[in-house]
Amino acid sequence: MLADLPPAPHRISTGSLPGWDEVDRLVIEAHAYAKASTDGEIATYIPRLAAVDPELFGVSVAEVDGAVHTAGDAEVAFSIQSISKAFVYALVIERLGHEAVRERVGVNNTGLPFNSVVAIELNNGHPMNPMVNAGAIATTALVPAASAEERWAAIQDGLSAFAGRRLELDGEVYTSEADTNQRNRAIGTLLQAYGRIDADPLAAVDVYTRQCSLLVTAADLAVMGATLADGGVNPVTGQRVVSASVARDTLAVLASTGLYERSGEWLFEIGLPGKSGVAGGIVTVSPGKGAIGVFSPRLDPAGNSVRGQLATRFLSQALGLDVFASDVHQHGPHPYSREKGGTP
Ligand SMILES: NC(=O)CC[C@H](N)C(=O)O
Repeated sequence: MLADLPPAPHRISTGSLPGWDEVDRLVIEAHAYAKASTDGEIATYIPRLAAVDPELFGVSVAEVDGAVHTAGDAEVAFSIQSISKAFVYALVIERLGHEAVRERVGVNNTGLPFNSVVAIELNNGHPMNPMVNAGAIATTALVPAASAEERWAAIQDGLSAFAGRRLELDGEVYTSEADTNQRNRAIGTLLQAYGRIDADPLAAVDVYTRQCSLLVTAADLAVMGATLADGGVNPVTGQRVVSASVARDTLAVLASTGLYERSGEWLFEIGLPGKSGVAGGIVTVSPGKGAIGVFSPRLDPAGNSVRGQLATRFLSQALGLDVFASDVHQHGPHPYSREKGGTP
């Protein structure tokens, strides 16, 4: 097992974005490019979400030096929904550590929709990963607190620190989901039946529902993501929110699970860790460089914003962010290269 070996030394690679003007121009261009699409459907299973204007569309990029670029409706608030899972997960690893959370919640993709009960049954009650509802409810229940109210306060404070401003609850979205979330309550209770959750599962589902109802903008998402890109320090406020290793762990999980059963397709097209939510937000992180926040309510069948994906793909390519892309090394062979014998 990987965990049985002592940690090996590692180096953190760096790189930089194009200049401010170029990033600004490309954010506006990405917005114009993706606006042409009217594909997808807004989420209606949470009744309040069905009332949103489907044309809303905002794009933002936040850089690790604190610069924030915006286009369109980047300052319009919407509920964070599943994107909260990424940041609550980071807060929990920060408190409990890499190993404990890996074991309790898991890091492997289920290949099934975010609210799947079958995935829990197929895996002997293991929630599998923190980006599906089962794993997210289990993660929320792990936030160290003496009561559900204290747990909620820790989450609201923690997510606000990622955003660099106080995030408030959308009471209507919360009530609308709380009245209709029988499925999430069933998931919480099923986890309890499997002994995978210690806290009161229905109280944990309630805190989870509140965290999903926090209001953010596309610009907030960009700053929250840029905090994960910046070794855990919010580049706008300068506040350390989580450690660099926690930021790294969170991004590794997002890379394989952030867009549910379409996570493979996302990584193939965009080449970056990201997390989507059913209100239409997506955050995408480029480690060491910055993050993209997008908002547009029309979704693909897995629940991911269609325009959001298009704008993010545009920016990943135009800003050179894809972590799998490389170019030929420009400086001729290394003096110890294989042709020269491979040794000094
Ligand atoms: N995919 C999502 O954004 C889902 C979040 C939503 N609150 C739910 O639990 O159903």
